[in-house]
Amino acid sequence: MFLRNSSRLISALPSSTILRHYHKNSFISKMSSLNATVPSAMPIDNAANEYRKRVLSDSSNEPVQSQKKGKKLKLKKYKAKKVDSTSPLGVLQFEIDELLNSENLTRKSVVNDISSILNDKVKDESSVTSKYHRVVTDVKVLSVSANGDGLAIIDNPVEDNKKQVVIIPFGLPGDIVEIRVFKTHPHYVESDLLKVIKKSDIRKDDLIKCKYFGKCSGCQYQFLTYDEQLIMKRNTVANAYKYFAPKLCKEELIPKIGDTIASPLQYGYRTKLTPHFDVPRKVKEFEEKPPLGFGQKGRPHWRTETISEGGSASILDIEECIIGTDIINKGMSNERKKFDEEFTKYKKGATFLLREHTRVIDSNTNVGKIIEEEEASKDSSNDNKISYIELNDEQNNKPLVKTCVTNSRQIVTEYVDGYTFQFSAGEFFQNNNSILPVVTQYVRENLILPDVNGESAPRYLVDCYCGSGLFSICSSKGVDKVIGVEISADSVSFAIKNAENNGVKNCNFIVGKAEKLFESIDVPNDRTSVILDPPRKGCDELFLKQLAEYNPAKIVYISCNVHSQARDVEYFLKETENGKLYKMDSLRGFDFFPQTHHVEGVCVLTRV
Ligand SMILES: C[S@@+](CC[C@H](N)C(=O)[O-])C[C@H]1O[C@@H](n2cnc3c(N)ncnc32)[C@H](O)[C@@H]1O
Repeated sequence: MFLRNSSRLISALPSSTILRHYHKNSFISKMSSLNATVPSAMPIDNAANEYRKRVLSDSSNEPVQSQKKGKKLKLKKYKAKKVDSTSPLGVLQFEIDELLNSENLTRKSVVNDISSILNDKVKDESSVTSKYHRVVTDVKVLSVSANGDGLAIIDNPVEDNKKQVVIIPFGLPGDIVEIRVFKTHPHYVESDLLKVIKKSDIRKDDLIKCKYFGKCSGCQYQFLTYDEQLIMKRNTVANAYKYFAPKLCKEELIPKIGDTIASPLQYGYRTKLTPHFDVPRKVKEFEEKPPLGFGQKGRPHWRTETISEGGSASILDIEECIIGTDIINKGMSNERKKFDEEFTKYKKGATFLLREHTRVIDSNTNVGKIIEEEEASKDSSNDNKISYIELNDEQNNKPLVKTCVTNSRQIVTEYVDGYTFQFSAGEFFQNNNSILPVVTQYVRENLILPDVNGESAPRYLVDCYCGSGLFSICSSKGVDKVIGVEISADSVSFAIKNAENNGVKNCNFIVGKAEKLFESIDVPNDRTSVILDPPRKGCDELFLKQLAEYNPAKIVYISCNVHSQARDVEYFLKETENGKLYKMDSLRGFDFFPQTHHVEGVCVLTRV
């Protein structure tokens, strides 16, 4: 989260009092404390006493009878759920603290009386809940979270001299807005954006392309210029290291964060979408078709002209997703037609897989025949026609045919950087094909080890969390041997086939947890570079310790969660014996998901 005016000033990251505070509380210093608990409302007992007094003095209330019968009033207690500190909720707590610090406030000054709300039985306007959950106007948005939500401070409606932190989806720093607060948590409240009274300088509503924008949980940034989106993402990277790598920040070990690398396509890029529907618990049989699409983000009113689009249920009925590729949208339209006829057969909610499948064909290939064969090989429950699009691959001047696959076991193909990749549609593969050549080239260039005494020496590569071999294969030229390790046996079987199909002979792949690598590694550390591309939760401590012991010459760490990446990098550099021998060469974001808040962090470490 950042204050807009300071957003362009990031070079070396500052250490701040708030960072020291986190450190003191061992948020960061111990890997074992990574499962931070969102602090519960501190005054729960006071509030409970207040509540007791209030309800027991009101003769119209049920609890009074309990008292008459001598029964002790039992109050519901708030139980904070454990959250991973690098998850969106965990990060929010850091962002809230930073905002409070900048406004000279403390957590105590924004604590909400959760107990009163939990135990509120009165249903009219005098209820404490209705005091909390109200419309507030003239709210100035102060900052934006890594999740793309605006943050602001408003007055506490029940306790004088206290404030509240409010989350405002689709609020931008500098906006003056009207909101409806609808949910209360110990240290913040959630709201819907009702009206933008005065627009922030960066708000460009005329850029919005999608009628569901502002309601759908998929995109957060369509109203920003693309340059502004890239700046936002750079700030997310900066803040991630500020929150999760405070020692590195304090010792100024983090290089100037590079500009975020743009995606060549800013719309129509997503090669995978997963629309879903819910079956409400009490419904035994559908009377009408449930909405099929993506989650709704609150109940906003600020886009009056499109407010009814997609309906008002928690899942929006979405016909087209503007960030999806053309063929994915065709597939979505097919699945929706099928769902029109078949929704009564479902007893519970389901998610539909839509995955793009691309093939380069010869100019004299009969596309109709390929499609017929594909239809014949589909699973028997799926008898609708396959959609396809014919295109020309501009780079290679060859015709392409694209289809949309819905069966998670079906094999799909993607072309990246001159290589062909196949994988099961339901397994992991990156979702934005247009940026992949840019990323694979960047990774390849940053892995290169220098010659020794002016002479070329052997070079080795280890690809941890290698999936179906994307980085292994794209970086295989110019190295003597590649070892990939990956937990999914299915992905590894594709990695082996992909290497074979691309004529790549120097790759070996291991099935297992990343640390399995160290059981049999036979390449010299001094001549080995390592790629890390773990899932959102980041690397295990056990793995990082062994990586530090192995002590490779270079590491390129790619991550879809810059917060867990920052935590891991700090742990590696500061908390492991050999990690201290490394220097962070570069750090920057890659924009895999334009229009959304997501950013992929790429960090390069060199042994010094
Ligand atoms: C973000 S994906 C990266 C895949 C690959 N690098 C690519 O770009 O296609 C993370 C991969 O890590 C794998 N994975 C998850 N936990 C793992 C573990 N403990 N050890 C090894 N691989 C793991 C997942 O199956 C997934 O393929």
